[in-house]
Amino acid sequence: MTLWPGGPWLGGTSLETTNHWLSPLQVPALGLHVLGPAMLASQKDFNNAVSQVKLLKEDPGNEVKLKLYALYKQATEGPCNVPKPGMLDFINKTKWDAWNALGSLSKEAARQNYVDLVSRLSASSESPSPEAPAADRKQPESDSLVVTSEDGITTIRLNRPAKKNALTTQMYHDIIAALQAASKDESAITVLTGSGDYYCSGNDLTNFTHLPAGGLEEMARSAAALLRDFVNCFIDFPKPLVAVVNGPAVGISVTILGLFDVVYATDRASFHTPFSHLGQSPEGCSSYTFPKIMGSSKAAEMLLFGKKLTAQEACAQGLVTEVFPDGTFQKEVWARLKAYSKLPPNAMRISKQIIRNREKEKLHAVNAEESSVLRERWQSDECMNAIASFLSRKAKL
Ligand SMILES: CCCCCCCCCCC/C=C/C(=O)SCCNC(=O)CCNC(=O)[C@H](O)C(C)(C)COP(=O)(O)OP(=O)(O)OC[C@H]1O[C@@H](n2cnc3c(N)ncnc32)[C@H](O)[C@@H]1OP(=O)(O)O
Repeated sequence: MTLWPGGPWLGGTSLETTNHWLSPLQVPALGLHVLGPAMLASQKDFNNAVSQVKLLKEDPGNEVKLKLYALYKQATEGPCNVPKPGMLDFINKTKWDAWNALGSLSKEAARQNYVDLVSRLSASSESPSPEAPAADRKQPESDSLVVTSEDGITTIRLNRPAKKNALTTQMYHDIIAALQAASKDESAITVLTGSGDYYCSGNDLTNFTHLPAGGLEEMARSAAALLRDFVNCFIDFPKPLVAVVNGPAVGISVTILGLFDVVYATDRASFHTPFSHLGQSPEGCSSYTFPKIMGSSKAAEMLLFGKKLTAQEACAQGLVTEVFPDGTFQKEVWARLKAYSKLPPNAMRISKQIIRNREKEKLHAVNAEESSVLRERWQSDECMNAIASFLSRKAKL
């Protein structure tokens, strides 16, 4: 089987893997463009791009190589039509999954996406960041996060629709970097949203399958440190922060909503914090913000018993600002945000700071405590069994 379409580092037969615990697979999602026929690349452009790949100076990493592979197969052979490799044939199954995830994408669109991807890779290997969309912005390490700035709004989009936008370790780092850049850029408002039918399915449970040399204890330590840094960025974010909840939300993507200024949701969204089911405990300052927002007993139903709320219920309880019909959600929300983004940015910043400063210290203390409790939880049998159960497909929420 041809593995990668050319290039010294693309010719190998294996995806580098690290030390894994439980299940070793982590298949990246593909962020694809939908293009009109007039914009599609020619066969010649495609052939040039295939040659260009061989000249790339840097190894773009396994996730990108998988994308190149999948797009190449789709562009040359069409939708995946070969039998799925066996469970233990990890590498070929990963590649098959990546190709298969492209579904019925046309050969022409795949060709264009391939050409675009190679052109981005070539540009970034020649000059580090020629067209940063906003001052000090470093582009995310992977396409699982897409950051754009337009009309005074910086949008951070979770872009792993095939995995329901579950957050990989890299995505936590990229979101931290994106928030830091957005806090300094020209935009007036920052938005977090998702691609596809989900807003976010929370922490990617395969994050816990990568066991470092220091073992479980070291993994829990570094996860707690990352969690703390991640949530701190939301606590300290200085501008209006808006969640555009385009579908169901799970776990940490729900808890951090208590740190947003405004939360708009489609009526298709739901809000689920199944921490007890996972042997875990609340984070994102929700042990403090949820009782404050919705009262202690409603918060307990969510955080202790994992009660899933509909968008309307979340709105009635104050977690969501407003719910929109799914059919008009994007149009209505973005029209409103564009209008808000024209308000004087300094006034919005200062108003936010007055509100946030009242409890910033408290929020940092809560975050530190929640992260430290979770560090212990992640080493418990309850937690390990729940994750193993999900990964072996015995349990789903
Ligand atoms: C060492 C450093 C580590 C650093 C880590 C930092 C740690 C910070 C952690 C902070 C604590 C966070 C806690 C949480 O967020 S708890 C919530 C975790 N989320 C879940 O438990 C959700 C699990 N997913 C599901 O139950 C279902 O997938 C879901 C109900 C969301 C959707 O079901 P549906 O049937 O519609 O779709 P599929 O199950 O077929 O999903 C499609 C594919 O996506 C994969 N998927 C979805 N969610 C996750 C996830 N959270 N983690 C990993 N993978 C996920 C799913 O497996 C499918 O994949 P395949 O197509 O390959 O089967």
